[in-house]
Amino acid sequence: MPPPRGRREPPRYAVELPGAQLLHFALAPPGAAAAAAAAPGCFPPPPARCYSLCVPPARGGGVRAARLLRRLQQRLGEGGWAGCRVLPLLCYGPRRRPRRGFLLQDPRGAPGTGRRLAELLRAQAAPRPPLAVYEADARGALRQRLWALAAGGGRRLLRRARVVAAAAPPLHPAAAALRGGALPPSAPAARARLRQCASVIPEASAVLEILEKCPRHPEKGEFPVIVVEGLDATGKTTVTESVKDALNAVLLRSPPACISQWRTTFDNEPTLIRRTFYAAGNYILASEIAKASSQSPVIVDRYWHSTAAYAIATEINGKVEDLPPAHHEVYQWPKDLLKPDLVLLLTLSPEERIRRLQGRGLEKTKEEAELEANSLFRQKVEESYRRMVNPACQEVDASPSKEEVLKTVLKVIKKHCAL
Ligand SMILES: Nc1ncnc2c1ncn2[C@@H]1O[C@H](COP(=O)(O)OP(=O)(O)OP(=O)(O)O)[C@@H](O)[C@H]1O
Ligand SMILES: Nc1ccn([C@@H]2O[C@H](COP(=O)(O)O)[C@@H](O)[C@H]2O)c(=O)n1
Repeated sequence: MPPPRGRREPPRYAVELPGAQLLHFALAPPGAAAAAAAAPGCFPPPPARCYSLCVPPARGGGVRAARLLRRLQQRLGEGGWAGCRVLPLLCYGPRRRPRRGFLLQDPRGAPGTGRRLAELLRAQAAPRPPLAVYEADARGALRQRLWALAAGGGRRLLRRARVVAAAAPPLHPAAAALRGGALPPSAPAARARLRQCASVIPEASAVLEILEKCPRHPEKGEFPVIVVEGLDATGKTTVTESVKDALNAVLLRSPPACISQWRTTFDNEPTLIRRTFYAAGNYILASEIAKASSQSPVIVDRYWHSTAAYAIATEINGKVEDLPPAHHEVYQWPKDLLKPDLVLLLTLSPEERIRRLQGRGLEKTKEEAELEANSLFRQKVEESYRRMVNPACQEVDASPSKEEVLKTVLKVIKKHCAL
């Protein structure tokens, strides 16, 4: 039954356990009968103690919240939290924007842990997120107490509620907030986010300046535009360079060269900000594609599908089964972005991809290292590529020799594009 008008349903939470298993719990509405549903297994029994915090997007959009969350994540990742385990947490509800945070499990229930967490939060600029403390009552029922922390040292109880297990919602709670969140759905949205970033990241102004100079609705020329997508080391550089020579085409890359000097800066920012850079890069690239495709065929190394697939895989914690279903709006091409004629997706077995990554011997970017270590993440990126529509990706097996792969790619291009 929905909550009475004007009253919000108590929040629900999804906590990610090791192995990417998502566990959902909720707060029982005030006055609800002591239901049979017990707290979920992410709360170890005493002496263990658990704490959680979630960062609400404050004024200025999600930029400040994303940076605060990352700062807290870094502090919790530092030493001194002996034996504690930090698990990613998402707070959600039908009428709430999902908020990201952490559940901290302290297996020893050391009294200093809560105090240190409170100090860590008090040290942050206002508005600071409240701290939730979980404790079993005399009858063994788990309760959450939510505290607002004052900078001076005081605290105020905001709510006290019973914690109950909850069923997983049909759609991952982060899915609804992806478009407009980590995935700006349009050029105006990317510009707005860059403006929010500009006060804390000076490079955002430089990217914005370039984006502002691009035509608002660049149109594709008469020559075909072919995009090559795939995980790292699947052979995109090799293929795009060979296709460029074979078709006398112009080769372009996303992010485009004019903003790539700022890439490392944005790669070191939280997802929300990093994806804004890549999304903006795609809109800048679109105007380069428009110009080049009036002169010759254009081959593009990564474009929107990469930005979307990596954003989806990062934001949707859990397993491949937790991804938004096929046909969800996150797999749709943005309405205002110049569309290519053909998108090829190079695929490789994980073993061969690792062999090629190692053979290349280049320094791994953070995300490449993650792809290698985290096969779940790799599966989510690849499955997201496969679910993209309008245009969908044409899959090409990239495991044969370079010459064979090029032959197949040229055959697919000739079948789909007038050259
Ligand atoms: N068909 C192939 N057979 C064997 N090795 C290949 C083949 N294609 C590419 N390689 C090698 O695999 C490595 C990765 O290829 P490449 O750099 O083209 O991938 P990429 O997808 O562009 O990677 P990234 O996205 O990280 O830039 C390179 O050392 C390349 O020479
Ligand atoms: N359009 C794009 C292009 C790239 N990315 C991100 O960059 C990383 C891979 O880039 P390579 O230069 O190594 O191929 C990957 O982590 C993507 O997240 C993007 O988001 N959008």
